[in-house]
Amino acid sequence: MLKIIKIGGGIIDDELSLKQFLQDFSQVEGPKILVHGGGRGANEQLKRMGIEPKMIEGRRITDLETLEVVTGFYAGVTNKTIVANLQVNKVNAVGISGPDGNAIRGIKRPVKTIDYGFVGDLNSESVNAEFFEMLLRNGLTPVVCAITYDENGQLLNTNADTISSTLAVALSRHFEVELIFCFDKLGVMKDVEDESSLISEIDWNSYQELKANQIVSDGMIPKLDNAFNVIKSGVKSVQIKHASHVNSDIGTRIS
Ligand SMILES: Nc1ncnc2c1ncn2[C@@H]1O[C@H](COP(=O)(O)OP(=O)(O)O)[C@@H](O)[C@H]1O
Ligand SMILES: CC(=O)N[C@@H](CCC(=O)OP(=O)(O)O)C(=O)O
Repeated sequence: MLKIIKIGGGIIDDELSLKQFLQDFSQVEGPKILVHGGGRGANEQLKRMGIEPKMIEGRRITDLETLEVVTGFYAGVTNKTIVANLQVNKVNAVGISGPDGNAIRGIKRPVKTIDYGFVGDLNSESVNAEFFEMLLRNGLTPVVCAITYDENGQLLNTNADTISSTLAVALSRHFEVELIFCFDKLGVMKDVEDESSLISEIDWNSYQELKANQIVSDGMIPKLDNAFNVIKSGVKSVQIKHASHVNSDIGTRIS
């Protein structure tokens, strides 16, 4: 079983949570891939530089200046900090962005009503599965950031949930895959403020109801859309859970 685990900006932003998570991740048995975002930290970094972050439907409008900042933040300091901490925890991690080993090739999002700038979309051809297989079979743990590239060598900012989902589907032709989205809530909640309201399982029909009643909103909608696409495409299991429960059953299972 290959485990693909994604962590978001809420965990990365908090030094203690990240350190604790990386210790827990190092205990995950078998082949594994860590995909990380870092959107929250990128917002802070952009603001410090006098650039106002712009998001539409959970996707960042990425002009050239923003691309330079987020590339440095995701593929640079964040990715290398995670890899270094995993090495300390005896995991032989290797940092990967899209162009490294031609790991993930995207397509610049076409301009329709909104110009997202240098944002990458992925498709079923995007992942170099043989490259990941080679790393995993040699005992290495890929740590994948949110930067991809296109056929012209243009770097592209790509949502980290999309990267983990696309990787899970592509690698499910080579491994049995379990995808786990880790963040800073227990899972999908009936009420985000109430810890006792965890929804332990969601199927397509209950998701439609939760959306209609606005129980799920914001970043949770693209996350669940990704999760349902993945489960339909041959990935064995998809869960959404708190980063501290990466090795436990507590969380939301997609069915
Ligand atoms: N029903 C819900 N249960 C849990 N989180 C929800 C729900 N509805 C909306 N959210 C929001 O979705 C966010 C998770 O999406 P996002 O910020 O994209 O995640 P990530 O931390 O992985 O980047 C949560 O922080 C929460 O504010
Ligand atoms: C195009 C796009 O939106 N890219 C994301 C990539 C980072 C990400 O996905 O981070 P989280 O998982 O922490 O949200 C962004 O720049 O915010």
